[in-house]
Formats: sequence, structure tokens, C-alpha cells
Amino acid sequence: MELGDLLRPLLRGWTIPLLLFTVGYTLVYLPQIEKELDEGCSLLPDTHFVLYSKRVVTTQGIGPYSVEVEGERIVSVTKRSEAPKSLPGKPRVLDYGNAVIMPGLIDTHVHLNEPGRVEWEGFLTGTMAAAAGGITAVVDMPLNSRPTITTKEHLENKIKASKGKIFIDVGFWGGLVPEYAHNATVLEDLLDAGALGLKSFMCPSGINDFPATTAKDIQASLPVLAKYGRPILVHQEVVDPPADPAHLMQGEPVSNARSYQRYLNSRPISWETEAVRQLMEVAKDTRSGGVADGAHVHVVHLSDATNTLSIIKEAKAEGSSVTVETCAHYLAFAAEDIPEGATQYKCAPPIRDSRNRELLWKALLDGEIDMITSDHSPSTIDLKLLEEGDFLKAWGGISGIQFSLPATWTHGSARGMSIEQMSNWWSAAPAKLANLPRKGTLEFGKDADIVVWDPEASFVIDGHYPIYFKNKVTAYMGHKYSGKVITTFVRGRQVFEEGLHSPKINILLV
Ligand SMILES: NC(=O)NC(NC(N)=O)C(=O)[O-]
Ligand SMILES: [Zn+2]
Ligand SMILES: [Zn+2]
Repeated sequence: MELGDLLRPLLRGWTIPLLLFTVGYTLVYLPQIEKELDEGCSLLPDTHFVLYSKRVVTTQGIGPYSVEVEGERIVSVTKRSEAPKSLPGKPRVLDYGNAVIMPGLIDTHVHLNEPGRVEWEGFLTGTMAAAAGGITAVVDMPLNSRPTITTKEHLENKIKASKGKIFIDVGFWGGLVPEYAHNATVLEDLLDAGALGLKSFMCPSGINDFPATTAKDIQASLPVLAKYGRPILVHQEVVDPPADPAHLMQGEPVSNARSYQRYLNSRPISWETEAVRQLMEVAKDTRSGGVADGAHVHVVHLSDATNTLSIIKEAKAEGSSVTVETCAHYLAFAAEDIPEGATQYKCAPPIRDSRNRELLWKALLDGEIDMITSDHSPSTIDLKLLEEGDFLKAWGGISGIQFSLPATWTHGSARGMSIEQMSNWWSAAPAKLANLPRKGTLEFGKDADIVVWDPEASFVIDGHYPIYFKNKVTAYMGHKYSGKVITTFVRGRQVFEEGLHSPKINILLV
């Protein structure tokens, strides 16, 4: 009996009900979701409006433009010396004068830690902080949620956990661990479930259920990533032969547990350089015609702008599909300025000296580093051991998602960075990495993801400053920055304005 013979009677019986269901679903249910998304999801009652300022970052450069938004999309970007008139029956005009209007930031390296470690962060507080920081989309790392996201089921569970709790667009990286690194089915299921790419660590991650992968494990995943045209993001440190960190000191031994130098000595540049050397070796498979042509390798949180960066530059020049990010904290802080016991500055790889910071800025400005992220990696306050101040024992991770824009602007503008350059590093380049073609620039048809901010407004992050992420321990505390966020729009919904958040918008990028 042919399959058709089997199906025909079945289908004949079901055709009318199926048809009714489909029509019904389309006419009734879908708009209901749209309605739910729209109901109260914006501080602005209008769904058709015009933003204007003298400094709009467009693909034609920065200048006086109006940006017309209708629904979730940008419908026009028009150069004009004056704001359009706000006339009855015409879309409302929001004139932001000399403030900057630019694409919302896209932070492709955040740890929101939900489900499972909501006491560390969570979708609600993490995305509130992001919206307040002018960030309109994040891509969440597969750790430090519990379970870590290494299978399709884990990802589906995480997506469910995010429902009703997010203020901006959220996407997800899947995790690559040794157990599944050579299992194409598991990896394809994860990508089919919506993971925007994969993430792996070449050293212990600090989370037991996210073990380190070798370069060979990473190499095994590349053909699957090539099939999907997706990246793998890699934490680029390999540990010298395992031993007590105290024995790994480079330079003169430092006994004081509260000394930042002791921590810095324990994670030498050689850890990054060796990891990237191994990684760039396997990244050769991504070259045109290679076995993994179409896959992409992305080095996260580069801290060393010397030996490590030169290997990455060489790999790019030889045709490997490679990009590299650095983080706002490596650009904002220097080892010499980190006080004894100040474990809020602990991250891995570590913040290095001011000479290296200048080299990171030079590499960014020279186009050798492709983008910037926050690597917002909070924990509970107790895990930071602020009293004890023991850098080796404290949790490694800096909370900073809300302050990435002002920190980048303050330190970058002092080094000749333009607003357009900052916009490229924080929006267009991350949109490309995460394969989000409708995001990253202000153009016709793109998502209306917009941040309006004032480069000349300065503020001190002190005990009174409204911090929205869950545990208010941050390396940015006590510092003064310029570049204040005025308002943030996500797909046309005003989600933040001067300290006010709209109800959740519950949108996902998967
Ligand atoms: N498990 C983590 O969140 N680790 C993170 N911690 C840092 N960067 O200190 C990271 O990105 O490696
Ligand atoms: Zn990392
Ligand atoms: Zn991270």
C-alpha cells in the first residue's frame, strides 16, 4: 500500500477541521500574541512616530536626520536641518535636539544565569539593566544557568523560563562541552532549537557542569557550524600543567591573597597566547574550500593586545573566518589602579596593565579588534568575598552591563574614538556575529532598536545611582563617566526613559 493510500483517507477526514484551525489560528490567536506584546509594552502610546536630533548615526554618517518608526520597523531615515513639525493627524515628533540617536547596543556576551542561579542575576534584572544602558539586544551565554545549555531540551527549558521577564530582545548561545562535541545530532538539535551559535571554554569555567573543551573538540564542531553558517565563541585560556595557582606565579612570588598582582601573575598572557595558537590552528578549517567553510571562530574577551592579538591578526590575514572582541572593563580599567582586595574587578582573563590597555585601544581604533561586549558575569555578593578580598578564591566575573556605553564613550572619546566607531563596535559588528540581519544599523526596514543618549552629560556611579542588575557589586562603582542614556526603544517600543521601564516586552530572538 502506497503512503498516499494511507494518508488520503486520513487527510480527507481532517481537511476541513485542519483548514478551520489554520484560519482560526491566523485570524484569532496570532494577533492575540501581537496584542499581548503590544499591550502596555511601551512607555510611548504611539506606534507611529518620528525621532529627530542633530546627531543621528546613520550608514551615511552622523548628522541631522529624522527617523520614522511605524510598528516594529524603521520606515524612513531622512536628512533634514530642522525637526519635522508635530501636526495633528501626523506622527508625533520627538525632537532630541543635540543628543545622539544611534542603533541600540547589541551585547553578545552576557551571563543572565537563569534558570537555576536567579540569585546571581536573572532575565528580569539583567534585561532591565541592559535597557537602562541603551542595550536593545543581548545574546545570553550557556552558563551560568543551571543546567548549562548543552542540549536542545536545556535551551527549550531556558526559553520557557524567560517568558514574561524580558525588557529587550534576547538570543541564546548553545554550549559546547566534551560530552557532545563530537555528536553532530546533539549540536544540530541545539542549533535547530534556536541557538545562534555555540560557546566553549578551553579552561575550567568555574561551573562544574560546563567543563573545558580541547581545540580538537572545537574542531569537531566546526563542520556542523559550517552547515548552519554559525559561529563558535571561545574562552581563550589554557591552564599550564594543573597545579595550585600559587605555584603558577610568574615574576616574584607574592604571598598576599588580597594583592591584585598575585592574581594577575597567576593567569599570565601565555595562557591566552597558547589557547589562541591552538584555536587558530583548527580555525584554518573555516577557510574558503576548507572542511568547515562557512563556520566562524570568535575569540571572546581578549585581554592581551600583544602576543595573542598578533596570532589572531595572522589567522585573519591567511583567510580564516575569525573575529575577536574585547570588553568594556579591559578598556576602562588598568591593573595598577585596582585596589588591594577589590575583587569586584576580578575576571578571567584578568585586567592587565595600562600599557596593555593603550594597546587594546590602538588595536580597536586600527580595526584589528572587531567589537566590544560587557561579559556581564555576576554572582551572589558573598561569592565575591569582598571582606576577605582573596583574588584567587573570589568569583571571576564583572557586573557591568548597564555601564558599558558610558565607560566606552568616556575612555574612547579621550583617545580619539568617534561615535560612529563606537556604534560599529557595539551594534553593527555584534549583529553580524550573531547573524541578526534586521539589527545593528538605522536603516529602512530594520528593527526600530534605538538608543538616545547625551555624550556631554556626566555622572558618578555612587551609592545613590540607580543600578538595575541584581547584585549591586560592580567595578564601575565610584567612577565618573560621561554619556548618559536618555531613552531606549526595542522594535519601536519605548522600554526605558530616565529611570522608568515599560512592562516586559517578552520578545525572543531565537
Ligand atoms: N563562568 C563565567 O561566567 N565566566 C566568565 N567570567 C569571567 N570572564 O571572569 C567568563 O566569561 O569567562
Ligand atoms: Zn570567558
Ligand atoms: Zn563570559
